Amino acid sequence: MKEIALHVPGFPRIGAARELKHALERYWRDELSDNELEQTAAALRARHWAAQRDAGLDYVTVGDFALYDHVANHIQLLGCEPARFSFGTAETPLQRYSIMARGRSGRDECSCGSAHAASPALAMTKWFDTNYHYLVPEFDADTLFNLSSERLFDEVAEAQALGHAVKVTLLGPLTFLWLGKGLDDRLGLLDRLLPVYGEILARLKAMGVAWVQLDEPILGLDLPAPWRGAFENAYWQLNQAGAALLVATYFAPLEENLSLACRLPVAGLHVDGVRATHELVNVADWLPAHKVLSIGIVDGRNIWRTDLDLALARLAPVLDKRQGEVWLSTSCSLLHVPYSLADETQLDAELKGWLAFAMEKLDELALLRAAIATPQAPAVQASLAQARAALAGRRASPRVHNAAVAERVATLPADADQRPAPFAERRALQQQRLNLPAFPTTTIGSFPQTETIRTARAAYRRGELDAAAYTTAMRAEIAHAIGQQEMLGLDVLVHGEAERNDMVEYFGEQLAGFAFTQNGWVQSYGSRCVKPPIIWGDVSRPAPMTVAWSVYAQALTDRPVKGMLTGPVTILQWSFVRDDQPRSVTATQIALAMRDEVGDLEQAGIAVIQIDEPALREGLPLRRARHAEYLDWAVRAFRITAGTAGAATQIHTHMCYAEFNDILPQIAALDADVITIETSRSAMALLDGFGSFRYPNDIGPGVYDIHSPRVPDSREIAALLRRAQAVIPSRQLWVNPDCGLKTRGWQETLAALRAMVAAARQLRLEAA
Ligand SMILES: CN1c2c(nc(N)[nH]c2=O)NC[C@@H]1CNc1ccc(C(=O)N[C@@H](CCC(=O)N[C@@H](CCC(=O)N[C@@H](CCC(=O)O)C(=O)O)C(=O)O)C(=O)O)cc1
Ligand SMILES: N[C@@H](CCS)C(=O)O
Ligand SMILES: [Zn+2]
Repeated sequence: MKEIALHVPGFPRIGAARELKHALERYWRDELSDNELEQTAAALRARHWAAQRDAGLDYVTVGDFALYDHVANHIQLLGCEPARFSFGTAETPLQRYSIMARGRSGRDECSCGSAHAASPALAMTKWFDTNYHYLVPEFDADTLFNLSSERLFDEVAEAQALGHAVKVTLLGPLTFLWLGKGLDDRLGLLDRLLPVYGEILARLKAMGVAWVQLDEPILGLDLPAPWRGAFENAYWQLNQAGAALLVATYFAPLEENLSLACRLPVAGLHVDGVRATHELVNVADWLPAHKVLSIGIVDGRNIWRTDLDLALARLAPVLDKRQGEVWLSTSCSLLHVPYSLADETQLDAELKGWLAFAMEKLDELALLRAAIATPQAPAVQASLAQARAALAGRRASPRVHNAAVAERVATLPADADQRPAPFAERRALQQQRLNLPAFPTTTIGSFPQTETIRTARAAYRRGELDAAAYTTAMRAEIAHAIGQQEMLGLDVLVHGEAERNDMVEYFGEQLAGFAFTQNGWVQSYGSRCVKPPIIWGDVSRPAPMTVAWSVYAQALTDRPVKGMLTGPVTILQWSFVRDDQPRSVTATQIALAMRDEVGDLEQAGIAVIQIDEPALREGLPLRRARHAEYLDWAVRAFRITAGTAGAATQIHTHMCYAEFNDILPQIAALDADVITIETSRSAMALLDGFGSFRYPNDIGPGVYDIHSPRVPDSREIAALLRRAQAVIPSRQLWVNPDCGLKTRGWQETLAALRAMVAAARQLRLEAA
């Protein structure tokens, strides 16, 4: 072994030109065969492995690729596809995988010739504190595990045939069980699961795989004692199976789990050297000398160029303790950053010099190793000098600071986060103004982002459509959306967000202090990607951003049209953020910019304004001890944004994709007049928490899953609403989908909304 080996916990899978996205979507439209999809996937893997080898990494990582989601891959590998899908022998593994990810409509005829019952997709939720969503494994007391997929072994063979030294990555058994749902005693399944892991490890060893990385990010959480207690024995069993095991932790410090992680009977430990820098020396002390220590010293969660001098200084005592033998890596999988800066032709040159995407991070690893091994080499010196100059430029850049913004934050009145009246008074004034029926119906904001809309925007971007023609095209879409909503009989309308490429990027493009990329795509779920903007400087709002669109939409109808904004915490969370000031300060700056937008919408006569905060929960630090501090500033940022609204203006907020029950007091403290939440994939289970907490304001539990093409019927929706009524007083209930409809087509959207409005009418009749 070399003294310093290089690897990454995982690599982006979507492709430099989002080849996987395009292939998957063609496959779902039946334009691509199974074989063609698999060929695209294999070509991507080959390219990604070559990139790792060419950058000088000692191992390429196999097992990080997935056609939809890596947790879903494990569900198939471990043979625990939920029984509710009633899979038969006629479906191929790929068909079963697609059905688990996207659901099955009751009307679908399967290739076995019979019509199956409708099966909603697996639930999807946030991967720790990231904007990546995984498919949630479902367990029950009868769940059994079997080695049931050849995919991983085929991929290993593929990489070996290309001549690569392979390190396989798998989710560790404890993290896999932890991430699932349906059974409280998931730990009770461990004894059934471990033999299957044993079989996999033995197969990998027989194939000549030297290292298997088992990801156990739950070691960075506050784990219940039985879970902590299960690690040692589980890994003792797995360690007998064959290939050398590297347990990987990331996203958080290990804290009380540090000695446990170091003691595990495995060959190596990977730690997050960015979020847990302060633990590095401790880990180096505790980890027995014969074990490999892999240090994730390059940030896998952000896009700033690494401060190599600082990284080297942090590594120095560790290298000292480990006699120069460590592995260097990124803190976590590079899944969470864009592929490469190479295609960013329009980024400001100075700013571009401050950044490193996945490909550049591979080079940073190679440079760090060279800087340790041959510090005096002229090429190393030159590269370090160039990196230093870019960083020094960033630190000294006057562009980053805006004195007016700093002054506004510093002199913000203490009551800037207070609405002018308590909820009960506001509710009465708003009802007087809006005159809404019981169980008011609304949607979450976006309507289908059709090919026509995307083509018009692409033409506008390329300069083939001028601003006036683009505005006309988007207004036509807005008019269409308003017309359809009136026809459906919805009560509170939306303009449909046709003009927005994305709910965060759209604002990032208009706010000062933000940059946006041409190709900085990051997978969000399945084939869906986002292009997080980059916050590099103090944030301000040069001009109104949404007012003209909302005013246009409101002029088309007598019904209220919701102004639609993204909240400060979500803009912060779904952007790449500054690392040179606390997140709380950046959040307050964004809040002030969005507050100005709320004020302008209100001035323009918009009576209902929604401030989306789907990422509020996701931003929660992984460790409970840090929750209060985060929630304090995050809630205040929302309240500053909303605080300018008069009592008769109805403020909505919206949240999705997360468990909210642990932050209910803080959600209530947002004091939004109405909150709409995603609940349908969990069959309203999420709502129970709101009920027992006696959530004080109005609430719209999502009544159908917008991620699935399956159209619900009105009886199903009415049944969900009755479940909601059992825990929330009827007068507080709104009726809406789980989330925005931008990923759906118009036909299915109209059918689903028709069913939703019919269900609301049914409930009104029942209540009369
Ligand atoms: C609500 N969600 C969001 C999250 N994070 C965000 N930042 N934004 C979100 O909305 N996190 C949680 C969830 C995740 N859900 C989704 C849902 C849907 C998408 C999605 O649809 N993504 C699109 C990309 C959106 C976009 O930027 N569209 C651009 C078009 C970009 C494009 O593909 N251009 C083409 C050229 C097109 C042409 O020539 O016709 C190109 O550049 O090649 C736009 O509308 O202008 C997706 O397709 O994946 C994401 C997260
Ligand atoms: N208003 C947004 C919220 C998504 S979380 C939408 O409807 O797409
Ligand atoms: Zn949502």
